[in-house]
Amino acid sequence: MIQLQNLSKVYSNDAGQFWALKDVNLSIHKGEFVAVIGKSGSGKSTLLHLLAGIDSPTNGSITVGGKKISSFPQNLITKWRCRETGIVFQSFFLLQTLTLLENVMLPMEFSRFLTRRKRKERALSLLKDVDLLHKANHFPDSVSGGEQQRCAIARALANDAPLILADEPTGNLDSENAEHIFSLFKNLAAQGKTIVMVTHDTDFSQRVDRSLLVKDGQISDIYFTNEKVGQI
Ligand SMILES: Nc1ncnc2c1ncn2[C@@H]1O[C@H](COP(=O)(O)OP(=O)(O)OP(=O)(O)O)[C@@H](O)[C@H]1O
Repeated sequence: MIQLQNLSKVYSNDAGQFWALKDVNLSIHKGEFVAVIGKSGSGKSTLLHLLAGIDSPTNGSITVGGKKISSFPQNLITKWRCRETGIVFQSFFLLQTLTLLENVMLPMEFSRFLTRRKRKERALSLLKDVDLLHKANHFPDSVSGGEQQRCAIARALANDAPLILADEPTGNLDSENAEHIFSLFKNLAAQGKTIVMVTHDTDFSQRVDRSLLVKDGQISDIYFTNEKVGQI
C-alpha cells in the first residue's frame, strides 16, 4: 500500500538545516494498522504530513496504492488526498462556522457523488459511531476538545478512504473514549483499510500490527506485534 524509498525531509531556517527525516525506507501493507511512536520532535508528524502529500520530501519517493504521489503536481495531490485519505490532524482543523454534522458532511461534498440526504445519513451514522449524535447541531467552539477530536475522526472516515492517517487521535480523550476509537480503527483495519496512527499511548502501540519507532528522523526500530504482517 505504501512504499517510502530513501525518504528525507530537510527544514532550512536561519539556524541552518535540520534533517527531520533521514533516508527512510519503509513499506506498509494494505490493511495494516501501524503505530508511529517516538519522542516529541522526532519526526512523526513530518512523516504523516509527507504521507498525506501535505508536505513534499526533500529527497526520495512516496508511493501509495501504486501511485508515486511525491511526483504529483499540487492540483493532483489535493484531489488524491480528498479521495484516497482520511486525515485526523493533531489540532483537528474543524471549520468553526459549520456544525459538527456539517463538518463531517464536508469531505463527501468534495469527492463523492451522494445525494444530500445520503450524505447527511452517513454523517449522522459516523457521529453515532463516535458517540456524538447528541451534539450533531452544535458548533465546534461549543463542545469539548475531546468532542472536537471525535468529530475530526468521524470526518476522516466520511469518504470511506482506503488510507487513514491520524496524528494522536486519542490525545484528548479519556481512557473509555480512547479505547472506543482504538476499537473503531481496529475494525476498519480488519475491513482492509490501512491505518497509520501517531501515538504516545504505549498500550495502543503494542496492540497494533506494527509499531515504528522514529528517532532523530530515522525509523530506528520496528516491533512486529503480529506475525501475519511479514517482513518489510
Ligand atoms: N516547518 C518547519 N521548519 C523547521 N523545522 C520544523 C518544521 N516543522 C517541523 N520542524 C522540526 O522537525 C522536527 C520534527 O518535527 P515533527 O513535528 O515531525 O515532530 P513530532 O515527532 O511529530 O513531535 P510531537 O510529538 O511533539 O508532535 C522537530 O524538531 C521540529 O522542530
